[in-house]
Amino acid sequence: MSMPRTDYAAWAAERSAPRLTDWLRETSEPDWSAVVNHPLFDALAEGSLPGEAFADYMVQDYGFVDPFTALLGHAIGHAPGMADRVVLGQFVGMLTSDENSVFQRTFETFGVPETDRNAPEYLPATASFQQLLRETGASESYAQMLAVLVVTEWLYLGWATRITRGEILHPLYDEWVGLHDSQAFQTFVAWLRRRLEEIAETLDETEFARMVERFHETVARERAFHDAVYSG
Ligand SMILES: Cc1ncc(C[n+]2csc(CCO)c2C)c(N)n1
Repeated sequence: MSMPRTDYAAWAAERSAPRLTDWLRETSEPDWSAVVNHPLFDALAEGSLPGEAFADYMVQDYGFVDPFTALLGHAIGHAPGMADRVVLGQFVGMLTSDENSVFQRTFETFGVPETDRNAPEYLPATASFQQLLRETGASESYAQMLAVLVVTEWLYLGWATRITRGEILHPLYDEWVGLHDSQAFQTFVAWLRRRLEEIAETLDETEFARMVERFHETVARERAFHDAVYSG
């Protein structure tokens, strides 16, 4: 049986500045790049994505954001101290203000019916992602929570810094991209990666293996989610 920590050590030994999160990302291929290069984000950035398709994506994504916000609450509670709680707490503040507002204005602008705003039919891919987020919150493992956060946030930074925004983009599309390529967001992702790497050093073999599994599982769920919400 392969031991993830030994596998990582072997990988690290061949590199001059090895980082655990780089190894986690590399070992998530091809799923990682499939999300970063997803056609949904090209259509969004070019402005060729119909409003209805954007609204459908945002309805499903709001179903992700709800248990995701709850997961952040678990992370704040299970963090080792105030320094982490401050960073995560500020992130929750942004998520429940600026980001929540983009969802609400998208629902208004594209005439999403009331039931679809709060109790839509979730696609199976959304439902299984929700389950993963709830399971991770219930795990009480800060390392697993960080693994999920690194994936969900770093992937979004990945596509948002890859694409080039069209010149005349719908203001809501522009705002959505802007949330994910900002300097503040880059700083947050850098912090998450560093904290996961630091916490990982304190884990025993079993906990380390679970964290790695959680990371890979989250990348697979991200790919399934984006394939389900947009087929091109
Ligand atoms: C399926 C899915 N995965 C990741 C994100 C990214 N994300 C979730 S909350 C948040 C806060 C800052 O914008 C970010 C970046 C998403 N929206 N949907």
